Amino acid sequence: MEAGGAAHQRSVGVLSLQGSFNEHIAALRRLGVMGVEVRKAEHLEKIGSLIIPGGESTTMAKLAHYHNLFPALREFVKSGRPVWGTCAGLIFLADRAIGQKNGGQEFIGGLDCTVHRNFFGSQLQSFEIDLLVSKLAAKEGGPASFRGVFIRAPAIMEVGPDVEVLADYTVHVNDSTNAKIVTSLRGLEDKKSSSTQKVVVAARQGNLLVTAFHPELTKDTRWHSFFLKMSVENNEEHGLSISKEVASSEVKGPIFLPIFE
Ligand SMILES: NC(=O)CC[C@H](N)C(=O)O
Repeated sequence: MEAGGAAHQRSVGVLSLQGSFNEHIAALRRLGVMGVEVRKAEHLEKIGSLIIPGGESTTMAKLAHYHNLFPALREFVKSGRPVWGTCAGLIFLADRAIGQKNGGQEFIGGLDCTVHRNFFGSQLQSFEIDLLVSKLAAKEGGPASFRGVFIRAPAIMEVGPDVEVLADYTVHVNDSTNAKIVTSLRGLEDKKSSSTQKVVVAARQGNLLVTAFHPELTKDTRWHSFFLKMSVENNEEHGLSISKEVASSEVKGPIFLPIFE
């Protein structure tokens, strides 16, 4: 049976192989929408849009490969249904990647950009920062800034002409090592001897949305609301509506998770 119980509805799916899928489902729930866990190719047939969460992209890619999900995921992107990749999900959606593990990783692609894995350094160099998100605020209201939670995060080094940049971030670089970049983020190094570099941390190309940070770990639901609007618009183009909340007894797993304030 269709999630939501009606053939004219299409739910929002969340790739639930690994990483912060529960947190995305909880954020959707706060907006009154039930996210559907996607683990198999056939689950993609029932959904109108998909969130690919953060986690560990090599592990996630191995699991997706094991479940033979890549052909169906590529087909999903090609079909034009909205897909939002956060952090590791961004890496999945990039056409080109640097900083990959030896032997490379299998990805989905679709977004004309080059992503740098672990650009900001190791897990220990994770950080939070207020990002300027004027375009998001213009559509969703609220402050012009958004608290970006970066966990061993990637960054987009260059984008193609059809990609709209929704947030960027300027880092000071005096060395090609990531450790120096993170030091500069914390304002600890001699800025005079460094040059600056702008990297992209949120972008959109058609129905593909990517963020290098983790909105699902904050209580600010504007990125989820922005993606839901993309999902609703796409559903409407196909004469479909979005599945709303179902009875809580049908919702499996932890839903109300702690979030960082
Ligand atoms: N928080 C994240 O999703 C981190 C992604 C991680 N750097 C990777 O390459 O998979």
